[in-house]
Amino acid sequence: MSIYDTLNPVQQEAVFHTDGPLLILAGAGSGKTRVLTHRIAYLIEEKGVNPWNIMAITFTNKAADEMRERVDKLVGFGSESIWVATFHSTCVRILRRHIDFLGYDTNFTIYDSDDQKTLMRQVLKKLDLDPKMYKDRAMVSAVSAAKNDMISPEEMMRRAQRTEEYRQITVAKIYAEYQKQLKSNNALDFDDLLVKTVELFRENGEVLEYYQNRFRYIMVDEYQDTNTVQFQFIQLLARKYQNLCVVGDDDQSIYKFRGANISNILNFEQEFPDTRVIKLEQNYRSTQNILDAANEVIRHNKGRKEKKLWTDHGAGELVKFRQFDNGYDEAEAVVMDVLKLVNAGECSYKDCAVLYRTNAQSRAFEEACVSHNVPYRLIGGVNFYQRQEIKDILAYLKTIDNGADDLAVQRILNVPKRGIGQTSVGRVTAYADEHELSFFDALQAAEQIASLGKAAGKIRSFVNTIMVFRAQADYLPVHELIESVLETSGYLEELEANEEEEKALQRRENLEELISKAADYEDSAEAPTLSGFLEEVALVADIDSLDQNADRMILMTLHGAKGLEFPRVYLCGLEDGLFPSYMSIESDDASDLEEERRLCYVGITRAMEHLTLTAARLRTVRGETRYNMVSRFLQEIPPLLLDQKENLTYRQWSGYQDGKEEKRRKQESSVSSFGVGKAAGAGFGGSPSESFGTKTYGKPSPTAFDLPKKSPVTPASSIGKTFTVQKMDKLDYQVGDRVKHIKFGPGTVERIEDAKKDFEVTVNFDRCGVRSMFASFAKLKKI
Ligand SMILES: Nc1ncnc2c1ncn2[C@@H]1O[C@H](COP(=O)(O)OP(=O)(O)OP(=O)(O)O)[C@@H](O)[C@H]1O
Ligand SMILES: [Mg+2]
Repeated sequence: MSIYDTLNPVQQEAVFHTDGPLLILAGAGSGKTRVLTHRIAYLIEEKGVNPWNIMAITFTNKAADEMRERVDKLVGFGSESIWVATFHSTCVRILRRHIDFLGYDTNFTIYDSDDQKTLMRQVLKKLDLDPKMYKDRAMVSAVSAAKNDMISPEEMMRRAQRTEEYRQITVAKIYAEYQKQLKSNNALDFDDLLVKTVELFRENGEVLEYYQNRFRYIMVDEYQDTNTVQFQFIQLLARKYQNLCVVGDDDQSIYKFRGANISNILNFEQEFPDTRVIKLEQNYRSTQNILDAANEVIRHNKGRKEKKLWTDHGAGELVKFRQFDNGYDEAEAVVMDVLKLVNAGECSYKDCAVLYRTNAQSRAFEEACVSHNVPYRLIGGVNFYQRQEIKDILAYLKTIDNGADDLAVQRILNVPKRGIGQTSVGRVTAYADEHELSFFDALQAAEQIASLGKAAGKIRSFVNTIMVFRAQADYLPVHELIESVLETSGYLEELEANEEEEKALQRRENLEELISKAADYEDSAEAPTLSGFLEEVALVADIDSLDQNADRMILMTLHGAKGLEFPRVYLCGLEDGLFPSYMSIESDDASDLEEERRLCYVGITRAMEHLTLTAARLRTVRGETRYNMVSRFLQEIPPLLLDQKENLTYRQWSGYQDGKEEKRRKQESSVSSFGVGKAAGAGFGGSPSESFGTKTYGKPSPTAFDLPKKSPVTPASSIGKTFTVQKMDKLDYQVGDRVKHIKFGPGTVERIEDAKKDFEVTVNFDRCGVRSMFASFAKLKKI
């Protein structure tokens, strides 16, 4: 039996159609991605295509890895030379070789969204604009939208002048200045990566032809979410050979806010006139009930291509629906449900995914996981690389690697504190502007800036420190360079002196994690370099840290869940105002609500066997507590598909502690528009009669929080590569001894445990009770 026999006839047709443009349009779980991987195998094995000539574009690095892995299993050899990557990393690789044609240096820096905002604030200041009128975030979005639509600053200015609107003209000026600054920092933002590649292709026929010849077979997954500039990129590359296969589902287009352009699907056939269109109709992922629920919801969108999707998996169990008093109860119940199922041996943690609309919702789930000791992995949220200490050290590395990145240099100039203030920074900046120097070059000329006075000496010593690191960078591997930076710069010392014990510990753990990431990079890269490491870091979206093999429950936003599948899905926060969002409900543009509905469709269709929908009656968003109706999307699912039918119940309400019960009770009764009988009934166990009021959830037990030894971000591979926590060979105190801690004062040692990397010591402090800590941090003194 060949691998192609595992495909249905329509999927086979798509796999065997190798030459000429091909558009596969099909609903969720119909095997689009599977077709792509088999198609790659077929090209290599049956058509003798050189793997080197194949390019597959995926939406995330994670998806790229997975695709490579799957292809690896299908083809015996050569899969490593297939170019499987995201749009962004593809463009970086191209630009690193050729961007000098556009007047940039090939060791350019990539700015993330935080850097963009910082730069934008500088631009607004330089143009003397009121930051209240021109908000940095809004301006970054405006620039990004323009770039995604391939509108240059000049073009934006022309359009603005035609409207004669002052604000639009100002925005165009901001855009132009922002680009100018990026260029003088030798930096590109994420959108630039694509824009500059397209520019390069357009301006340099030779480069374009080289890549056209190289990528004779191009495949794009999640095509519905490509934006204009991405479409241009593909279109240019595929123009010569026309061997382009794109797969997508218009019902899963969820990135309009990033410029995703649904007309790319419609334009495809115009752009490539001989396109073969294939539709897949059998869903292999979900049960019939789950699929029906998804279809019923998406049916409410107008102007979509009607699709038939069926499965032979059988009806499966009904979709569960539960409503809770508030977000904490919701999280608590979901986590308890998972725990119960895992303990009963019905599934493992990694089979369960909690999906939500906004990152802010993750906190309650995290807390519940922590307090019940449920291992979890949070995808999205505060990205590891967005953490302060990580950004600081990366800024050091960038400065060492490429002094042209002004933002990086400014970030660390006074970190740790060197007594160099904002006034000095302003003077150096002015000097840099005047002499058209980078900020770092101006620092090097500090002695010539008379106004600096004494600060010049401090700046000199900073520059010297960087120079020493630069020399080290020539012979030290990246992870050792990081260690050196931490120690020599005084960063670690300051961290310990200023931060609270627990915070410092957490930060050190994160830094350790960065060191292990660098070591991992060195192990896996062919020719590891500092620039290479920084590049990899810049491209890693958080979704990429999702390691399917680790047994942890998954917490992620709906956007992050695209393309993935899980046996059990909890789709949470199904409330009008949260999902769909207020913005989309109140928007004049009906398509905003439709985009939310597509997101709901994406969420439902991630589930293979079990789907649970949850909602809270009270939800606190950004400090404001609101009383929300059950999501209209939930109401679009026919009751017969839900386990609670018309008798949907929620927990009995027992009042509030703030004396506003009456008012809220009244509001509460208005929820019955959903046909919800206000019966008693409850959580997943369905135990009736439980009744309670709002709870205040304090910080979970300190040991669970304070001791991240089972930290979800520390992979086993980091053990042995650590340096910050140096295990003491022996402790000069033992259980029962009285010891003193610099912050917590005197206490009695209750327990000492060997925690591999370090000793974990539990002390009962006279002033603040029991705390556990790592011995090497705690620096306890016997008294
Ligand atoms: N012919 C088939 N036989 C058995 N299993 C299949 C077949 N086709 C697809 N599958 C399985 O169905 C599931 C969904 O497939 P896949 O992820 O490729 O769908 P998709 O169309 O890309 O979904 P999405 O729209 O969510 O990205 C996978 O587990 C896949 O292995
Ligand atoms: Mg897919």
